[in-house]
Amino acid sequence: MHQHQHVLPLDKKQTYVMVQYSPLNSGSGAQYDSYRGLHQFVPPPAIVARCPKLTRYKMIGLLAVVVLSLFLLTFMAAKPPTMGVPFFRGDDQTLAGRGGLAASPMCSLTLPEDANLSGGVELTADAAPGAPVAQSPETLDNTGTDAFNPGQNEVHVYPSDRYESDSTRRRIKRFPTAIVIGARKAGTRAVLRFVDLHPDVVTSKREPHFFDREYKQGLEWYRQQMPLSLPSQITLEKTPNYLVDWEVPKRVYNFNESIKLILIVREPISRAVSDYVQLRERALKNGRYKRFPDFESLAIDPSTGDVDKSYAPVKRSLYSRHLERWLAFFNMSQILILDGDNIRYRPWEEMAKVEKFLGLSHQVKQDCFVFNETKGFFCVKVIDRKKSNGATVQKCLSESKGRVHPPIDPVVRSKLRDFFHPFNKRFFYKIGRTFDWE
Ligand SMILES: Nc1ncnc2c1ncn2[C@@H]1O[C@H](COP(=O)(O)OS(=O)(=O)O)[C@@H](OP(=O)(O)O)[C@H]1O
Repeated sequence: MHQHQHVLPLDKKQTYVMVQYSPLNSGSGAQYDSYRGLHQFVPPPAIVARCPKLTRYKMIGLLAVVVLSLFLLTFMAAKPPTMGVPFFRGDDQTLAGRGGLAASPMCSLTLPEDANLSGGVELTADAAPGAPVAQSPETLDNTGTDAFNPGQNEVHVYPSDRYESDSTRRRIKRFPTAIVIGARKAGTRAVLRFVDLHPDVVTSKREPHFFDREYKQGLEWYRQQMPLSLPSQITLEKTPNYLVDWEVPKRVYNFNESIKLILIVREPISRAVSDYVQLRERALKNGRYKRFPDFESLAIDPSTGDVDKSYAPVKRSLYSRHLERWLAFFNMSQILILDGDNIRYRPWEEMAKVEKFLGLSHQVKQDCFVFNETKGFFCVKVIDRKKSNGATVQKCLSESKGRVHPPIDPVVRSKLRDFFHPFNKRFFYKIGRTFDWE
């Protein structure tokens, strides 16, 4: 068959391709490229003349620009958090932070799919706070399973996740942006559990004790103690011993001088008794004592008949002393003071203060709580996602929270009241508010 040869310019670099075609096939169509040894679509000379610049390389270049732009846009949309520096997103109303958990408009509490609810108490979705409820509440102590923690089963941590967007739903461990520093037995666990209900908050399950006991382990160890979080979530931890340890304020300051601190205080005598009850329980459990001394015999120095201020449960209630050491490093504006007694009776009021202090949206409202008559404390309502009807279960703190206190000799009580009075006054002066503490 008779054939013609044409040379057609195909790109800017003047690469010429020899195209063979027969007169019968002189229009556009698939033809043999002798240069590349391939059959390819070659437009007729007329088309090439009209679109001389639309070459294969140009197309590839254009595609690359589009892909690069899309990548840059995605990258800029993601907010890379800064390690160790407060990272607040209080304006974020999205509830996607719980790994896609559905949010109830009245209270955004939903259990993760794998939460073990056996023995939980089923409530109707609209059970009124304060209404009597059934027994056997689930417990949520630091020793138990943290059914609220959405990331508890996630084990993969990708260093590059710091640069991922929320939509990837990947989580990493981040330093806390706020620490509950105490006081011991003032309601620190309740506060941490309740604030953990907020979709933009994650909390450490255990007390890390980094700044007091584990400081030598280094910062990376500390970070590893934290739960996984999304860039939009803030991390909180609580270690009540931080309040009373002399070395801790300076260490925390060196870690992050703009960190937010939360101090929960409780009426000093009942806090001291609670402290005593815990120490007694532990000592009896350990078998160190067959009969543990009374609170009175420990709080009062038998040689003088005065309050023994070296007795740890008494010493830990000297809030002014402890706060002063923290104020040597931090401004009062960095420290939120919460009323531990009010956490027991109106927890939602204290939660609103926490949310405001942390720059969070107001989520943990009164309808998240239900009073448990048996326990004598507020528990939280969470939606049981295993049920489709929006039924809720209540989750209470463990039995170690809310122990029965022994009656205190009125004479000793009076001595303690007089003893604490000047310290309380000083504390009120420092914080610019008073408490109704006898
Ligand atoms: N909702 C709810 N449920 C249970 N307990 C509650 C609650 N709100 C406050 N409290 C009070 O918390 C007290 C324990 O305080 P802490 O969690 O700070 O104790 S600890 O320092 O972590 O051991 C604990 O002290 P005791 O009553 O002396 O045991 C409780 O009074």
